[in-house]
Amino acid sequence: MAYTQVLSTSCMFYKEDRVPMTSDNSKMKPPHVLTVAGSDSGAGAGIQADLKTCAARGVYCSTVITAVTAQNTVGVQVKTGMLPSVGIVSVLSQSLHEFPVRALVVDPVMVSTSGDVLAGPSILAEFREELLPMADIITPNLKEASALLGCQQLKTVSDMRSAAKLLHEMGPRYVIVKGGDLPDSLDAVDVFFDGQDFYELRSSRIKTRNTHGTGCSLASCIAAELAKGSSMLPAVKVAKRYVETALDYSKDIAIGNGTQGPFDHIFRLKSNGQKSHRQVGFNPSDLFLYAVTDSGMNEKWGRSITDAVKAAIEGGATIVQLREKDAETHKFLEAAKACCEICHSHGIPLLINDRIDIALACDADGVHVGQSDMPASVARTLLGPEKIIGVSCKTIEQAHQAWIDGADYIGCGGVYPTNTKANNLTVGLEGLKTVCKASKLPVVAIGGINASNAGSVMETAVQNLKGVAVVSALFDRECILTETRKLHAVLKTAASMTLQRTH
Ligand SMILES: Cc1ncc(COP(=O)(O)OP(=O)(O)O)c(N)n1
Ligand SMILES: Cc1ncsc1CCOP(=O)(O)O
Ligand SMILES: [Mg+2]
Repeated sequence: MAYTQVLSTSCMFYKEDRVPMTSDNSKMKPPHVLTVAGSDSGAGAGIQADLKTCAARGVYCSTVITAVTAQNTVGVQVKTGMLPSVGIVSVLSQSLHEFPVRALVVDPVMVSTSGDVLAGPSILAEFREELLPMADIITPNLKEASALLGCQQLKTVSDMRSAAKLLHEMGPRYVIVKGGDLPDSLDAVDVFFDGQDFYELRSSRIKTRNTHGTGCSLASCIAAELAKGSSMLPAVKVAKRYVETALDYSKDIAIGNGTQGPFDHIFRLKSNGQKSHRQVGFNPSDLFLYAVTDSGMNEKWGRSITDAVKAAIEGGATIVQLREKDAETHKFLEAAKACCEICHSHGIPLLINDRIDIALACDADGVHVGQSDMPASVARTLLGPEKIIGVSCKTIEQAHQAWIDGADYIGCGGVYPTNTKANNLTVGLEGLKTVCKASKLPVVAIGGINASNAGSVMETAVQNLKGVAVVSALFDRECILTETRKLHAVLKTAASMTLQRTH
């Protein structure tokens, strides 16, 4: 059995099987995480945080409890330890050798955000020698990083960079040193190191007492995203954004009396429950069959945007973008609102091309912007951390910038010549592959793609390529439903062939 696994001193996760690249949910095993963690009676951290985080991220979580703690919002009063003995760390390490796993996240829980020491120095050596070399990523906070390194307190971003590099030398493939406790910092800055490059991941510092369990939740969310098929950098960015949004949502709730309280992990399910069946947030597999509307084509065939969108969804579209270049604003907004309802009732995300104002006004799931549209960084500020942002990229540099700007995916093309977008440079399959390989974000291919060539695009099986975006092959046709079904079948065949080849 293939597993994705995440481990911290208090958590280990496994996922059974990689999620196949298909939109046919009935045949999918849900992504699965197993956490090996301590129980927090206050229910803000540990096993309880992991369960809630995974639930909020749409991932099934099962549990092994390594320690029972009695805590409340004033502090950890009695504790038996997270991985309370060298023996437990050693059993975990042996199990990991015996049952190799796909991904391992080690959250070296030693000092909680409330400052309580959760693991003694005796297990440090076991950590360094056994767990860290096996880890795909480790997620220490400032105190844990200095404990693992046996060094002085980390006080600056520059200290965090040095610590990340030294920790990387202990064996993990990636390191994120969390700077939430960094003094005198307006932003919450985390330093991510992949062995080559450093990235400073910044988010606004939310003023709240409700920060208990942020470390566990970040690690759980990284695990959940990995279980859904994400690669490491996007998983870390989604996790950071998830924690930031959850803190913001929960900043005023009052649970307990201490200086620190828990936050609400599953806020999404609540706001979602009232509005739609769709889980808020971005899932890269949504890019599988990306239908992009065109006002001119709808007019030509005498149909409304809403009818076009309904037909594409019925045929298997997994995400919809309204690209209504000629629409008058008032009419566009009305149509966008109606399409939002249709998409959400089917659990499909709706994005708006170019128009951030329309996306905000109809509460769409996000936007797609090109190189000459609103910069993605500004779009992110306007739309907030939860909305989906896609950016058109033809080059490695543009793809890198999109990642820095906080985009969720990139659209790369034209893969083939197209009549839909005037003067569009064709990058070809080779150009697509180059961008995909360099991208830290999931990619959707676009431009001249139809049922005859979509298989060749997907069978490149190049990393990060998640699907195809199509305009004319769906919407400049007599029957959108038939064409979408046809394309969906082609993509499914290509995906299962790729899956067979890679296993
Ligand atoms: C998924 C996707 N990829 C690329 C584009 C093109 O966006 P842009 O470069 O801004 O060009 P216009 O579509 O605005 O003409 C897209 N819309 N969707
Ligand atoms: C919007 C866009 N961006 C790059 S190519 C393209 C047009 C895609 O349309 P079609 O699928 O009809 O070729
Ligand atoms: Mg545009």
